[in-house]
Amino acid sequence: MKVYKFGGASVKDADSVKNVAILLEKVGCEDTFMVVSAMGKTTNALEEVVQLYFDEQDYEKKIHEIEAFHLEIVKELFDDQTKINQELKIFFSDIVSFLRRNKSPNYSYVYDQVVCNGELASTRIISAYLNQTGIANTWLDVRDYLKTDNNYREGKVNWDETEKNFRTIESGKLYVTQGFLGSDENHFTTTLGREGSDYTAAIIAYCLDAQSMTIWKDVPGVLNADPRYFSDPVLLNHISYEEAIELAYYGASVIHPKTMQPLQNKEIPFFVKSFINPTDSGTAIKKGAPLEPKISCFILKKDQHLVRFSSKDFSFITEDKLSGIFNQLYDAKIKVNLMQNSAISLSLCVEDKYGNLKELLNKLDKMYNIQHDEQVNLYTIRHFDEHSEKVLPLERELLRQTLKETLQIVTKA
Ligand SMILES: Nc1ncnc2c1ncn2[C@@H]1O[C@H](COP(=O)(O)OP(=O)(O)O)[C@@H](O)[C@H]1O
Ligand SMILES: N[C@@H](CC(=O)OP(=O)(O)O)C(=O)O
Repeated sequence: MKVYKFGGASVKDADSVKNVAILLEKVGCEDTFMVVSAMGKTTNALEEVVQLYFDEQDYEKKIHEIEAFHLEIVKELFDDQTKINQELKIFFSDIVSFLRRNKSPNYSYVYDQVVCNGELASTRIISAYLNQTGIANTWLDVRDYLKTDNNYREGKVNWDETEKNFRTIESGKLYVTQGFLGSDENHFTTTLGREGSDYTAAIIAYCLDAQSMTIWKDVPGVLNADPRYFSDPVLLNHISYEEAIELAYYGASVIHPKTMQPLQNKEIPFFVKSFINPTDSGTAIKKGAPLEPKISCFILKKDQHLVRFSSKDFSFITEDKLSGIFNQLYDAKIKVNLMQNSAISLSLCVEDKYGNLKELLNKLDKMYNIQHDEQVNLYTIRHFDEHSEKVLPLERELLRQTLKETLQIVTKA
């Protein structure tokens, strides 16, 4: 079986959905598992609903806007919209009734029960549209198959259960299912972390022993730099699993960092291709040389924080202090993207995804002198040489670190 993943950009409006059908006709879709994300920026909009709900503001209006966005797409896609409209109305009225009767103060639990509707709605529309155009397919609720623990917003996969469930899938057909979602042992919805649909596709590819996995993107493949921030990026034809893990880890957001591990474990070839030119070769990620062509790769992570802890009494920052700081960062789910330490100081470049860094620094302020630079950029160059650094706009350099093949520089944005 093959696994295809279509992200939000590839299904952002009616024309994009029509393009998915054309793409499937071109490249073939028998014996295929399709994993689809929410349409366009729907997940962000549903996140706003959750925030409005917890802020006790008018969340219903926002839900109606999201519903209207989907109904507008449906209007352009279907000759007879009655059935699909009814299904969508149920999804969206279910969110309203869930929030009205919810008593749980657990933000992450509520988040998952609400945000999942983006993927549920998109896959309903796409599955029905493909059937209408003669591409027969079966819609599956991925939550019946992909099992996780109850760590809402960052569900950890129960591999044994998940693999057992996917083994019941009959081969030969085309299936359409949701990325990003799973369910816990009580069948409450969980999500795998933002942008987790690539990871879903990899989990499914692993469980089905897929022959390959392809993610369809708005770029020709993996480039040596993010085209939003760097000019004239070059297409990478081949990347090894190890190199792809490194690139994703340092922030090449074209691939979710968790994606590679399941694929590498079973050596499943992974392709990143353009949904605009689907017959182009794109990038192949598989066993072999690290990078072809072998050139420097540039990664920019924006909105980072540079925090420098130094001891108040000139005592060393050793294992006990380091583990104290890291335990607190772990509990607050704050990701460290770079660390550098000396005898009496520790510098960290971190991402404040959940907005709780300030609270943590207030606690640590009693023990350390803390210097905090907000809104810094973290540049990473893999396979750097003496020329590659010249590409970066390094007006105010705050910190640099060189590993064997990787140069990282933090600058004031
Ligand atoms: N090295 C890179 N190569 C290609 N695209 C990159 C790279 N780094 C970042 N990107 C960005 O990733 C985007 C595609 O990923 P994403 O928006 O997450 O797709 P989707 O939502 O469809 O899964 C591209 O439009 C591009 O801006
Ligand atoms: N819709 C989810 C999951 C996802 O992976 O989406 P995308 O494939 O569009 O990045 C999100 O936006 O986080």
